[in-house]
Amino acid sequence: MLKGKVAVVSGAAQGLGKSFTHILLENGAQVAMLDVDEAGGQELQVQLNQQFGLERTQFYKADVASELQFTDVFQKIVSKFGHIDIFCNNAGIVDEKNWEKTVSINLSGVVRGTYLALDHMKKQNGGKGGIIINVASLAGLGPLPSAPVYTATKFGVVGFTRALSMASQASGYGVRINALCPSFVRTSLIDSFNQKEKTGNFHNLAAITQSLMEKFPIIEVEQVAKAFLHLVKDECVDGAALLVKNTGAEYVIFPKDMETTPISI
Ligand SMILES: NC(=O)C1=CN([C@@H]2O[C@H](COP(=O)(O)OP(=O)(O)OC[C@H]3O[C@@H](n4cnc5c(N)ncnc54)[C@H](O)[C@@H]3O)[C@@H](O)[C@H]2O)C=CC1
Ligand SMILES: CCCCCC(=O)/C=C/C=C\C/C=C\C/C=C\CCCC(=O)O
Repeated sequence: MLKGKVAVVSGAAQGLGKSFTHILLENGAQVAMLDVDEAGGQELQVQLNQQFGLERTQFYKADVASELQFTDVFQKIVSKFGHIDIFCNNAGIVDEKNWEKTVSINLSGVVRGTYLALDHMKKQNGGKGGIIINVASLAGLGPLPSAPVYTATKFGVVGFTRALSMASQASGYGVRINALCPSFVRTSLIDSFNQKEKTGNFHNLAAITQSLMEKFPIIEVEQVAKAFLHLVKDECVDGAALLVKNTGAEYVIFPKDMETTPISI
């Protein structure tokens, strides 16, 4: 049970973020939902208030790409709930045309959210510790050719999470930091692969994405939410990347020694 725990989920108005919010509420936590989609977020809050009671959920409008908005909302959340135990950096987009925006949201937004949460949670600052979950992707472990910048941001999220987890352990912050790496999930995001305005110069590669979807069949948000909950609850897991596929969830084993091929120079 997560009774008494306070969670923050970015990109919570729909898709995976909505399913994470739901499973956290089902398990007793209070959830601050953050999203740029004000109408969607407000509507979801009304639904969740009816289902779980008032005071369990609060929606906040903020763009994770904006230092000002993210910091402001973070402070409002701490003022309302008193503390934060669980922080999920989930907001993400596919936009290969406006690739700087993709980097700002998918990578800079995750770094920003993680540092805000870490500063609040770490024991050196009087915090109680906690857990940060960064939503990467299977595309953070292997390339998605129709979305190279999206792929780069997700590799970045996995690398950042692993390095910062080691830093947290070495410094005794008391904060666990893990990455969640789903394969294709049935949300509005996967429609991007068929939209020229999202894949830009790589639109001609839609057939490759299609064949990857055959190799990694689309899964439902509820399955990813169960894996998310596992990361929240298992206090032994830190610095992990949890892959979620149609066959189940599995921790990625990163090689200790890189496999290389020597060349003569
Ligand atoms: N759907 C999929 O196949 C997979 C998705 N993911 C990742 O899961 C995360 C969630 O994606 P989905 O739920 O599928 O997408 P979605 O498009 O259904 O939901 C994303 C949510 O993030 C919000 N958002 C977008 N930009 C934002 C910003 N700048 N600030 C705050 N909120 C913002 C949107 O308004 C939306 O509510 C993303 O990081 C995505 O990369 C990872 C692997 C597979
Ligand atoms: C444009 C569609 C957006 C899809 C969102 C998303 O993040 C989905 C990713 C799903 C799969 C990623 C695709 C390919 C990964 C390639 C190889 C993985 C190999 C891993 C391994 O076994 O080494």
